[in-house]
Amino acid sequence: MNESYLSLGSNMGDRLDMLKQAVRMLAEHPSIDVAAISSLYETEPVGFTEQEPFLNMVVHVRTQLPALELLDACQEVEQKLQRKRIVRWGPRTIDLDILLYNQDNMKSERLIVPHPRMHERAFVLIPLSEVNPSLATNPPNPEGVQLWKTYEGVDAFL
Ligand SMILES: Nc1nc2nc(S)n(CCO)c2c(=O)[nH]1
Repeated sequence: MNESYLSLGSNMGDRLDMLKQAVRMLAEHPSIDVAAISSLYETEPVGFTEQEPFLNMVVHVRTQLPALELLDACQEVEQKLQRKRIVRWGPRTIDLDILLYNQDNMKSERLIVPHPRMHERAFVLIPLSEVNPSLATNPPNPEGVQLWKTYEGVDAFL
């Protein structure tokens, strides 16, 4: 069984519903078990800053899928939720990034794990440390990440 941590974000449309639908699709995948979710955080956009705030969360999954097939599943969720990548760093209905896959280090055209920008992103590090305290670090610019809502487990969220 493989352990992976995914970062989910949305800043277009009904952000909460987008995140719920994405987690539901992951949980319904026959080879993915959603083991835990973080709280949801309202976060200031980084990178392309002239856009709406995001709702972000981190999901801990257990999966039999190899990393690239987990990536396929994440990209399928993005497509099903009509991810509109208008501007590369701009607004999106939903974004799923693989942060960690076991303790693996991999670099390919399609996937770099650990995620190359995760250590500079408080919107990733703060929810990640919630679902795995052993991964806690001092995130840069934590002021841009505000706790929005905490759910008592995956079922309470879905
Ligand atoms: N706060 C925040 N800023 C972001 N900039 C980009 S790009 N993204 C998409 C994730 O790569 C985000 C995000 O999810 N949250």
